[in-house]
Amino acid sequence: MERRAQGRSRMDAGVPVRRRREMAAATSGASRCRLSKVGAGRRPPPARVRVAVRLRPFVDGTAGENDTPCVRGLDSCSLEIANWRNHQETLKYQFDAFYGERSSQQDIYAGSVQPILRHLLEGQNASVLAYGPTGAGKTHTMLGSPEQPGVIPRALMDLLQLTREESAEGRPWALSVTMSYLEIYQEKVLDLLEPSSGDLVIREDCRGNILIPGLTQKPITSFADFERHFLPASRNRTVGATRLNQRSSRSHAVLLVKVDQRERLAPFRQREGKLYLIDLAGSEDNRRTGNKGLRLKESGAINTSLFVLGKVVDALNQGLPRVPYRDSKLTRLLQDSLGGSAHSILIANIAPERRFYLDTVSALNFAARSKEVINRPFTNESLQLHVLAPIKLSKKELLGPSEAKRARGPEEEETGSPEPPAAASSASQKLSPLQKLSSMDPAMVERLLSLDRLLGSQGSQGTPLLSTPRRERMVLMKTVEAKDLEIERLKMKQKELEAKVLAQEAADPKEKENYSPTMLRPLARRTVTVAKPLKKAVVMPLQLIQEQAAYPSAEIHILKKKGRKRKLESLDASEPEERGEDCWELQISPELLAHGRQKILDLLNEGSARDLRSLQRIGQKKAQLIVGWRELHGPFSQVEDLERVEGISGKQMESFLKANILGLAAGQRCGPS
Ligand SMILES: Nc1ncnc2c1ncn2[C@@H]1O[C@H](COP(=O)(O)OP(=O)(O)OP(=O)(O)O)[C@@H](O)[C@H]1O
Repeated sequence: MERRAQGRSRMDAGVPVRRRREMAAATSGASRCRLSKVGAGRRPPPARVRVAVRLRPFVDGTAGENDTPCVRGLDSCSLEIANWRNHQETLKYQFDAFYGERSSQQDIYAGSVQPILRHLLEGQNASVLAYGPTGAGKTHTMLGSPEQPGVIPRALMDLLQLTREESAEGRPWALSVTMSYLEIYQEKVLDLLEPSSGDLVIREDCRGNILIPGLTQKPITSFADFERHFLPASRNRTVGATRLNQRSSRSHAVLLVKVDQRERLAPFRQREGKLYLIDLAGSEDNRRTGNKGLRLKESGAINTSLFVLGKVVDALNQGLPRVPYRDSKLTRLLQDSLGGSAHSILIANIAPERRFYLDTVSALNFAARSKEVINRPFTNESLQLHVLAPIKLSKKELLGPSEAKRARGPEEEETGSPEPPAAASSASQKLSPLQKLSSMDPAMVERLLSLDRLLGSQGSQGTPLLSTPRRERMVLMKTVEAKDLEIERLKMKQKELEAKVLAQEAADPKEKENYSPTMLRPLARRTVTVAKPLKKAVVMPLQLIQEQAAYPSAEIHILKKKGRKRKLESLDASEPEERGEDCWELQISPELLAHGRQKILDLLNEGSARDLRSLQRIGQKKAQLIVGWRELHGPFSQVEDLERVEGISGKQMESFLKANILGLAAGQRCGPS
């Protein structure tokens, strides 16, 4: 009788609905769209960890006389193994691929690894992990031999060829490849290219990328280059003889290949794709390996990290809030590959011998759990900051403090890496207005980029939009013009409204009684404590202004025009009453208005929550919102930015402006009343 131990239906039963939906989307390939860091607002599409199982053949001397394999392949995706609890049954497993004992190195590479390499050229990450018990063929699969090269040499050969083709003259991107090689030995991260470096630290930047500051990176342009660095470094890897494997890997070996891309034309995007090729150390049953002393200690570290790896996979599958990545160096490094941002493939190596039976079942169970893990690969793309001809604007003019901080790049900020990206380091010297792109709304950047591409596709000769300094200047000038017009419009509106208020008050005799004709009441109602106590704005009827021509410094005037007809609503709204009414018009010198705006801006940028509360229409809550926004986004560049504060509407911003601008302007200019 057969029993499907880890078949899809049984496994799905324990998977939460949300997760199953994600898995379905992953397998159907539905709604795949590329997401870049530039458009990081959207959620990247899922990609399930692919799992392949490779069965090693009996190797010389391992087969007993009547030895028959305990595992058997059923088809290209499934296999069965005897059930040790019930000899009448077999356990069946299904994976993305199954490679039997006759499969070649090329079969595994072409079937499971080659297809993910293209993602690197899209600026996405990919990982290949060889997993399995000691002696099951992990190193053979990853490294192979000169006669039967494994995944690593084949992938490097292809990748270098691909990058050469993509980088050829006339192609839009210039590509470069670098390699690093490390091992995790007894919980220490050791640089195999520079063994004297000692234990290195693993860090994570604010985007969730895993980094190892100080790890050697060698540029490689050909396979000969690769071999020149890789072969001596491989000899640095810790191997040792155990009873089960004469050359047993005592460490997890990680080859990291980075593909950097720089766009040759504007907008000069940059992409980085990382490929991890990982040969894990094998799990070991020390009763059978006969390990003692150092080997036993090594084995303990290996088994512990593999145990944490299992816990990580389980936590991801169960959707637990805490995934124990930090519990071992291995899992910390694999954070990208399991439940992270990489296209990952796990190759579980198993051995046919009966004495490996329990290890094999355990490896198959781990592999079956791993195939439920969902990753979310995205395109790691950014804009190159320094390539455009700098326009003579000071850094301060171009970037606010927070923007400047952001432009330095998260890696630099987080890790203090000794090798900061070239773009970031030179960016601080050469700055272009387009640096602001890096802090712009991602949707806007996308639109600019597509506009640029459109211009290119329409045969626009010569330099494209974003890199043409003249056009760039024109765009900037247009923006400035638009802003000026907006300011003018607001000024006019303010004048109108102020005049309206005054006219209404003038029309109401009761109101009139309450204030002296020379005082503008609404603004004098509240004392504003900025640097100096606020003085009251003085407004005068036209006659008074004429009489008092001796006051040349008065810059706010309310002109009273007589004899104009105005329609006012009577108390009884049904009978609008038309009567002759004095009409007031406000005149403020543009200079004074600008002063008022500047004072508000200063207060918004420098004032404490308490200072801000001294402004009209700003209460405790709004003051805190303003301070919070400022901390997050940096200083306000204009008063109208207030509208960008969550909780303050455009209308509120306008009324705030009206209520404050004149008062502050007057406070600046008028002497004590
Ligand atoms: N598919 C295969 N075909 C032929 N020989 C193989 C195959 N897989 C493994 N071998 C041989 O089996 C032996 C053990 O393989 P390997 O060293 O790759 O195991 P491993 O899983 O890396 O072990 P460890 O975890 O101890 O390092 C080697 O001699 C290797 O050449």
